[in-house]
Amino acid sequence: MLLQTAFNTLIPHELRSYLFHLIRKWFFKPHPNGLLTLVFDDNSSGGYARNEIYDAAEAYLATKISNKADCLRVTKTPGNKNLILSFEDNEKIYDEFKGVDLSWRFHRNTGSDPNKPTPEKRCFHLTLPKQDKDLILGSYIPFIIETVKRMRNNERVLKIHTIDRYSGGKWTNVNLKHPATFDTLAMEPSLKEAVIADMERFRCRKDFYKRVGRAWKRGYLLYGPPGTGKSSLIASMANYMKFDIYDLQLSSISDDSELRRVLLATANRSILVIEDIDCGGDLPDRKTAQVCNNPKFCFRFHSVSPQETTFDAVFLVQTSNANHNAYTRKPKITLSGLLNFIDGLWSSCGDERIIVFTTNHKDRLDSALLRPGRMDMHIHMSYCTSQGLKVLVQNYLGRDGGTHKLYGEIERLIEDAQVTPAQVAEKLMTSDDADVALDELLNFLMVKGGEATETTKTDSEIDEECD
Ligand SMILES: Nc1ncnc2c1ncn2[C@@H]1O[C@H](COP(=O)(O)OP(=O)(O)OP(=O)(O)O)[C@@H](O)[C@H]1O
Ligand SMILES: [Mg+2]
Repeated sequence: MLLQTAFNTLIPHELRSYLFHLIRKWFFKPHPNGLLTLVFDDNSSGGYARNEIYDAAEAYLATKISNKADCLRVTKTPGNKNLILSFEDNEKIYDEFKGVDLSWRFHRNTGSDPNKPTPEKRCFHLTLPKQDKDLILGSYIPFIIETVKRMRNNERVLKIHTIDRYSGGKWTNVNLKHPATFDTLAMEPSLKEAVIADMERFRCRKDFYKRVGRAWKRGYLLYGPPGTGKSSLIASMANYMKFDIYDLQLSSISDDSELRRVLLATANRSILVIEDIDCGGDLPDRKTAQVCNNPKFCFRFHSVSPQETTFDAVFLVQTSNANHNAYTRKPKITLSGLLNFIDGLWSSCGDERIIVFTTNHKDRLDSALLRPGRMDMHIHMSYCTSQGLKVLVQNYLGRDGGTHKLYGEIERLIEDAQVTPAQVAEKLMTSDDADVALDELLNFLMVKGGEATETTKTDSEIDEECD
């Protein structure tokens, strides 16, 4: 006992470990069955979906970086307090699980030809004694996934992902620091409560969706004139649910297979947003050049035979700057490709997904998009109401408007004037002085109210505003 105490006191911990390591190495054959290497690529299924284990390993191993590391990448994103450390090619990281020594190695492959940039491939190699394979796959890997889940929940920084053509059509992301919340949103209180209740119900219904045989996803269609808060509502939903946003620009997708690839690469607990999904309306002839109010894309519905109806989408490319209407067609994604993802077989690839479409013209949407069960909730974002006004005055002037002498008159005019919350917000921002800001808003409403009584807005005027 004396010797042991002396040994422990006199020999430093590091030296003791090293001595034990040497003894083990010389007297015991460490891995009687040899070593096994497991490879975790950043993408699984041939590049379709993210590899959850790779993502988890990346976050987990970042906490295991030792002082012996030779080369590390250091990044810091705005809004993130901590530095993010990641690995450089060939970096080794050691870990230990239930007495088993494990070694990880990071590999990055950017292709050998600098003139031919290929999408970067990254992977981790995990080397372990063969006899511990079951322990590592059955306990260690789930332990890493759970640990990372806990870490992320504790310090969740929301991200907004978008497709960057320069990164090989892969999603890239930045932190989402949108300040919109349901509290700051000017919206009818009953509608607001209904949306929140719907999302809450969705969140806790994992078993319900399984029982009734449906994919665990929810679709929302937001429609209304520009500036009524559709994008703000999406940000509020993301902040409320703590879900990342995947902002998909359909115009950046070349065909259905690319659409499938990018949609499969979205993570669970996320909101997929497709903004301005307006229909171009029925177009008579597929071969002729098309004109569409939305120059990005347009869905068209055409009958192959009386029994069969198909949908397709055309991408409209402006051919000359001089002629705004001259668009040529180029095959793009099909509506069925998109709908299959929302509702069809592909929809089961993922859990806890929210899909949001927005449009300024609900009437232009194809009936296939509107049919029951596809978009679970249709949310009309309307012009500013007196309830909305109350929220905006509180947001922008930091006071209850009801106590101001001009408020009654403003409240009386607000609904008839048909102004958007964005317009009201703009007037309220003209001054920090409530007298000046409310006076500005009142004058604006009187002018608008006058216009509104002279002419009710025609469709083409609304189109003009939207475009
Ligand atoms: N309902 C609202 N509540 C609070 N603020 C709003 C609301 N609607 C609009 N705003 C303000 O107006 C700005 C524009 O709103 P937003 O982008 O959400 O409108 P939108 O309906 O998405 O418009 P678009 O159809 O042009 O995309 C927001 O940044 C916000 O400040
Ligand atoms: Mg918007």
